Amino acid sequence: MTKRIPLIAGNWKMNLDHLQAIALVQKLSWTLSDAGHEYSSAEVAVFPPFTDLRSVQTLIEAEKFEVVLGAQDLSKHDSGAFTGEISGAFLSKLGCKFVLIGHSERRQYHSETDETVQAKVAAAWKHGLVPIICVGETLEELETQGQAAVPVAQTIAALSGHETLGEFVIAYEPVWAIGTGKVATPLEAESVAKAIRAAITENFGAESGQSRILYGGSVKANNVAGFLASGEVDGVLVGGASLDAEEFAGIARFQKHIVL
Ligand SMILES: O=C[C@H](O)COP(=O)(O)O
Repeated sequence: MTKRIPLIAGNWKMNLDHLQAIALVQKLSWTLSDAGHEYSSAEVAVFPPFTDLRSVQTLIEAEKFEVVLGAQDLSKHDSGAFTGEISGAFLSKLGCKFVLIGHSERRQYHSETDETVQAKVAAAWKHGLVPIICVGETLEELETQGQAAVPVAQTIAALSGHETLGEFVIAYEPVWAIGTGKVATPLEAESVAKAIRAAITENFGAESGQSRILYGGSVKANNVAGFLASGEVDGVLVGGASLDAEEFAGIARFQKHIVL
């Protein structure tokens, strides 16, 4: 019997400097602790900008907070003359567990392709990080190809070409639902998650098919329950609402074990 522990992930995007970052993590940890949050029942991770990671790591270690740290991106290269790039090795050393890869904002504004994503997934595994592979369709793709085709294809592309697969998480984020206030319905999220899981199982085996699949796109404390109620969605990737400690803690409150 496999348990998929829900993951509540907060992607801060390009918000908050390192001082604001430590204030938010402190408030979040206190709020979760006051609410009796059980981290073994729902992992809570934050993804601050690169410049905040060291300060947040120091705070988490000093205060023994159970909030987990992740990065928003990494380089496909290990080290060397790649100005502006950040190696997965540096992120591991800073205590990051997760790294977001292929977020639609990276695909859209930084021309990241499926090949880039695949190479970054390999780099994450090489440096002991768990990639959270972001997939999702634009409004145009939704209208022309339906909801599952693009996220399924992006998932297969990201996981293909590796000798063996390490641990990974898939975050299904319809691009039309990010930061827009438009939300996929729980049934839609469930059905796409199901299609992604079936494709992973078919292409990469039953064990990989047990990986966690998250939903993201305008998730708030008042709509998260619907997504987590389905047995297919194992957590959420939250943008805007993760910048507010109480709102994000409110999202994490909807924790549960999913027993398969
Ligand atoms: O990474 C998070 C997603 O882009 C969702 O952002 P949002 O919750 O602000 O819509």
